[in-house]
Amino acid sequence: MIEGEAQAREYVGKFTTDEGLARLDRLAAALSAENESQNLVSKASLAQVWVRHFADSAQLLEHVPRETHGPWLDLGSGAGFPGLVLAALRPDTKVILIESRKLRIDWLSTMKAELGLTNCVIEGQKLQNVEACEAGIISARAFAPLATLLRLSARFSTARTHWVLPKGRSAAQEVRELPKSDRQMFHVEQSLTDADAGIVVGKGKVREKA
Ligand SMILES: C[S@@+](CC[C@H](N)C(=O)[O-])C[C@H]1O[C@@H](n2cnc3c(N)ncnc32)[C@H](O)[C@@H]1O
Repeated sequence: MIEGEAQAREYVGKFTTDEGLARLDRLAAALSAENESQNLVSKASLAQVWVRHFADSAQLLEHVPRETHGPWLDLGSGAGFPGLVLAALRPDTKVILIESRKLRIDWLSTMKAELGLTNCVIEGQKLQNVEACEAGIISARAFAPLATLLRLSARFSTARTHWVLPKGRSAAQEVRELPKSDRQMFHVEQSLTDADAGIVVGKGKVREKA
């Protein structure tokens, strides 16, 4: 388990260079300033930004291959977790952040420019209105109940799509409640940042109707 800010920063460092870590330091400072005017993340989590947001996002890289077929889609990116962090850690992967709220779209656009993330695309609209594409990876943290999330994003999935869905304490229960055809595609991995949390991991095409 990753405990403490220093350990979390060291863990994230496994996936990037000193320059990448410096980018995330800039993101941490900007997040703290922006959180004064919009509620991007809980105030308590700012004191543990490396554990709660950066390492929590980076750990998804443990569950996906280096090469994927198609872009990484992050649904309901909010303040940029996990999508913005992953775009910073994988400059060679196209990462599409889908977010519908205006202030958050503005924040993501500003940070994309400030961090120089040319691999990052911001789809500032509801997921339901985003033009379908074949995703290599789909992630979503605190976006929607698992069954709803799968139905809403099914049209972006193919047999080669990897799913990495941080789900907190409800991960195993949400997988158990899926229709059988979906259930067999997914399993739960332990989160490295929270002993009580799980990450729903899977691969394959989900049907639009259960
Ligand atoms: C609880 S927040 C989580 C944000 C971020 N993923 C995180 O874990 O910090 C959910 C986000 O999803 C966005 N959202 C909700 N429904 C959406 C939809 N249908 N299309 C796009 N974004 C949506 C909300 O605006 C919000 O920013």
